[in-house]
Parts: sequence; structure tokens; C-alpha cells
Amino acid sequence: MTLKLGVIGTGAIGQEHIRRCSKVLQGATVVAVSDINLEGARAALTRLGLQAEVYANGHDVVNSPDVDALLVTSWDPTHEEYTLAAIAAGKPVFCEKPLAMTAEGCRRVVDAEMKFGKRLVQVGFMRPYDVGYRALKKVITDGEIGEPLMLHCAHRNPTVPESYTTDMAITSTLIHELDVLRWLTNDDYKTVQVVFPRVTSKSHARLKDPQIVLFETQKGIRIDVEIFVNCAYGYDIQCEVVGEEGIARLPEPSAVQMRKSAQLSTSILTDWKDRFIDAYDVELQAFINDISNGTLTGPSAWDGYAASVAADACLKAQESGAIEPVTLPPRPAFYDKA
Ligand SMILES: NC(=O)c1ccc[n+]([C@@H]2O[C@H](COP(=O)([O-])OP(=O)(O)OC[C@H]3O[C@@H](n4cnc5c(N)ncnc54)[C@H](O)[C@@H]3O)[C@@H](O)[C@H]2O)c1
Ligand SMILES: O[C@H]1[C@H](O)[C@@H](O)[C@H](O)[C@@H](O)[C@H]1O
Repeated sequence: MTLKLGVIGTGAIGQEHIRRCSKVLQGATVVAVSDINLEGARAALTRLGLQAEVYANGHDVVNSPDVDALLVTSWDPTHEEYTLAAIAAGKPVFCEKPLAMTAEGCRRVVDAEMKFGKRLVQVGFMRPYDVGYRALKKVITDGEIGEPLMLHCAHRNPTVPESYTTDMAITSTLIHELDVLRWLTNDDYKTVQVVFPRVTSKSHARLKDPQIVLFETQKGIRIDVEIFVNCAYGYDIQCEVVGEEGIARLPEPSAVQMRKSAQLSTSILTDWKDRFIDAYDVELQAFINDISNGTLTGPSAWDGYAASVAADACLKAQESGAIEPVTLPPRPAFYDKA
């Protein structure tokens, strides 16, 4: 049976996900879309050569009898509302990160899902589906470098628009590390501090860039993450795990090595769309397959909540400059993995 999807938000990643669900993946078709920019939504469908019902209001997509499941790919502050609406309609929903703007908002989603009694939410944390991160996790869990002691990470974007503010470095960018590093180390955060280096001249008035975020985990691992969203040179994700017996590094995306004009070079990607293209395919195919198998298994509303608990502490640490506690309540049995 083909799963009929409704997509709310037809901007950059909305269009990417519509394309992959319609043209790359198996078992789903996009039957309805919505965007506050209606013309943009229509133009996106035309560009992709697709036909779907276009609604002015996202809630009409959620409640359409033609729609079996939702993809929420609109702006960050709209995610909670549409995800709660999908749960109220009893429909599975893939919600792009962050699940909500605060831990409190994520908790409302968790509570609504638990009240419904069955998992309906997958959060768009794609890095656990990335082949490089999976290989890195295997090295760690196989004990090849001994117990992890330190992680050195970087999340660099070439540039961001003026609408991107200091807090978004946490809620929209670091949120990926907040999820994937918990998954990678099988650990939770205990404290966090945010340090601001000299600001790049390429930044905007409302953005302090770069930032360094320092964590201590419950097991005592120390993690530093550099967030640098106007790094200029490319889209670059780094993760190095220092263990008791050795060091493991996230593989670079494969690229052709060139020898030319007395230079040895490999190119660096510039766009998240390309860096994680395979991971997005795998995460959404898993969502589609899991729905037909009756149980969602991907990043859960609890994972979205856990990341946002840490994000709230990071926001506090941005303001205070102090070391702030990260307090995650115990995970309800509802979210135990099968
Ligand atoms: N997982 C990832 O790596 C990844 C990558 C990019 C974006 N994202 C997330 O996806 C979301 C979209 O990001 P984007 O880069 O595509 O942004 P974008 O600005 O290109 O697109 C967002 C779209 O949402 C629409 N929109 C805003 N409010 C709406 C509402 N109430 N109802 C319907 N549509 C609405 C906007 O008009 C716009 O077309 C963001 O939450 C972002 O954090 C995730
Ligand atoms: O929404 C995007 C997306 O999540 C990218 O993966 C991240 O690198 C960007 O910083 C963020 O703004």
C-alpha cells in the first residue's frame, strides 16, 4: 500500500523531502502540501513536475482524509503546533528539528504522544542514519579505542542570513550535535558552558559567531563543539573521539583527490543538502517502512525533548557565561527501544 503524505512547509528542505519521497524512495507519494507562501508551494510542485493538493492552512493538510502521515518542514517555531495537531488526528508525523522551541514545548508533544498510547512522532535528526556516524559509533561500541574520554567537534556553515540570531546557533544548528552525541556516546549531558571567541567580521549585528560549547557528560566525558556558521569556506562537520586506547574520527565525505598546478586537493562540500543526502534518504525510508510495519523506530519525541533540555541549558549558559546544569528526567518506559 502506498503511504499518502502531506507536507507542511515547501521551502528548502520541504522541497528536498518532497523530491525524495516522490522520486527516490519506495512506498510513499505526496498528495497534499501547504505553505504560508502559497505561490511558492505551487511553484515548487511545478519545478518538481508533481501534482498535489495545495492548502493555505497546514491544519487542513493534517486533517485531510486523503493524508495518512505528515512531514513538518516549516520554520522552527511552527513545529510543535503541527506535530500536536498530527497526534490529535492520530497520524504519524515526521517533524524536522527542533521538535519545539523549548523543552517545555517538546514535553507537551511527549505527553500528547504518551496519552495517545502509541509512537507517532519521528524527529528529523538524520545524523544517526549517516554512514560515517554509524561507522564511528561501531568503532566506539566495539571498544576499539577503549572508553571515550573527550570529543572535539565542529559544526560549520559557510554563511547564514541576517535573520539567524545568536540563540539559533543552539536551537537550529547545535541541536544536531545535542542529539547525535548522546546517541554516539550512549550518555547524557550533565553541565554546559558557552564561550564566545572574537566575533568574525562576516557575522551580522544580531549574531555572535563563532561560539564554543563545552559539555561534561554524566560519565565524565568532556566535549567541545565549535559552532561557526559564517566560516566562509564550506559546510564542514567534524567529530573526533579521543579514547583510552586511540582516537576515532568521523570520515570525510568521499571526494576525488586532484593533483594539479602543483597542488594536491580535495573539494569541500558547501551545502547540508549534499553533505547528508544519503542520510536524509535513509531516515525517511525508515519512517515510511516503519509506518507500514506498525512501529516507529527512529529518533523519538523523547530524543527531541532530551536535545531541547540541553538546548535550554545552552541558551541559559549563553546569557550567564557560567557552567549550567543539564537536568534530564528519567526516560519513560514508553520510549524504551523494542
Ligand atoms: N535536518 C536538517 O539537516 C535540516 C536542514 C535544513 C532545515 N531543517 C529544518 O527544516 C525546517 C525548514 O527549513 P528550511 O531550510 O527549509 O527553511 P525555508 O525557510 O527554506 O522553508 C521553510 C518554509 O516554511 C514556510 N512556513 C513558515 N511558517 C509556516 C506555517 N505556519 N505553515 C506552513 N508553512 C510555513 C515558509 O514560508 C517556508 O517556505 C526548519 O525547521 C529547519 O530547522 C533541517
Ligand atoms: O537548518 C539548518 C540545518 O539543520 C543544517 O543541518 C545546519 O547545519 C544549519 O546550521 C541549520 O541552520
